[in-house]
Amino acid sequence: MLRQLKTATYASPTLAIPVNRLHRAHCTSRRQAQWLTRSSKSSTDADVPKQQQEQQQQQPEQNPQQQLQQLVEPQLDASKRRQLEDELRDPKNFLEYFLPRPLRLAFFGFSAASTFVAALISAAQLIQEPALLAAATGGAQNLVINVIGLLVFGGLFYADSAAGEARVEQRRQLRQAQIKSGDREVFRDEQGQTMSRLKEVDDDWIARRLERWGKRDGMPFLGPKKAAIIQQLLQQHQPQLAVEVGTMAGYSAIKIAQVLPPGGRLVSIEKDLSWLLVAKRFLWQASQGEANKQRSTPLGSTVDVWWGDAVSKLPEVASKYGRPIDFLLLDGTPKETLAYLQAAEQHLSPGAMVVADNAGVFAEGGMKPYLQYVRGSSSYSSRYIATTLEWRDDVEDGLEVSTRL
Ligand SMILES: C[S@@+](CC[C@H](N)C(=O)[O-])C[C@H]1O[C@@H](n2cnc3c(N)ncnc32)[C@H](O)[C@@H]1O
Repeated sequence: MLRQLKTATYASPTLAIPVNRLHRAHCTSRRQAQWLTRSSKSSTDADVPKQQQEQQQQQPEQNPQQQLQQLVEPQLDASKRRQLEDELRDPKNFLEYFLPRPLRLAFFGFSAASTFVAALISAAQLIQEPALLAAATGGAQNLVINVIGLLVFGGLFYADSAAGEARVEQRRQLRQAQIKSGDREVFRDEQGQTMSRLKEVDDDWIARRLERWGKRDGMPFLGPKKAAIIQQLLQQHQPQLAVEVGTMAGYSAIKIAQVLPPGGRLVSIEKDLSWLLVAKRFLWQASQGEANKQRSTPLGSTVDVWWGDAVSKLPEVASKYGRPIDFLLLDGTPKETLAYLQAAEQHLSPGAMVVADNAGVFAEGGMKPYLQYVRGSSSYSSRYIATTLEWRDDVEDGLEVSTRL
């Protein structure tokens, strides 16, 4: 299975993506899961430049968004962030576990101080008795050994304390990057000190995480712009049974599930087992947190992920749920889009909304038969919502939104 993940490629609208990046993404996520267990950890004003702290104290009426804008520095690039994530982990090697930094510094400092004193004593002896200079042992030899000891222990003390400070600074930068990305929140404690803490993992957290992954590796997730359009459509349409073709990592499933009406369900169909497993994991994570406990049904429980080819699975959905499909998102293989619609067509409710992704970039390619069909059919009223390709503001794309008449 791992080999399959490493060698498979996914043909995205813009490029072929080696799915071995998926494996890397797993690792990042595991690391982040470690953070979760530390999510109650708060950080202090040290994260916040002093000048900014003063500004905040002078303007207590600022809203959290304004505060946050003031706190963040330019966003770290992905590799720097990954490096910093690594820095957050436990001590790096056996020595660091065995002898923590404060003990090491005490040892190096004490050794440097004692060799310094010993070097002074040796030098004083030589001044008092210059004849010792010629002696084979003691005298000059003691002085040389103590000076070398001083240099070695002094050097170790300096290097270790500098490494400690660098690590503290890296953690501070990481916290600022987390504030900027929205994973960390800024608050004032009871004493009025500005603090920050990691937010709980919930659906928004996982969606942001998938967006970062998508942006970094050009993954063909819907992306925030199209997801916002679809959420708006769903809020107007209020479907009880929604279906999507193409789960991938579960990004669009999370976005859809977030706005389903009470009692609404989403069936997400994915033919690739590797992606199905990835999506199930993210959907589980997206169901955590306080916000999910407040829901009548946790987000993950409103989504059923089905494994199989959508063309054969779509006709089964309506009978399985005992009702027609109210909303259908087609985001699988572009050239199969018409086949998906035709497989579901008999099971759409009157007024059902069908949304097809990539109706812009593939308008003259794989999506052409689909677009001709919905635009030319008297069974549909169809319109095109223009936007841009996920992660690319310079590439035009759009959603074809068709209503079953
Ligand atoms: C563009 S991605 C979906 C992205 C996802 N909707 C999102 O926004 O996060 C396309 C996915 O559709 C799946 N897929 C392609 N053809 C399919 C089919 N015939 N049946 C089910 N899934 C299919 C692919 O394996 C891939 O994971």
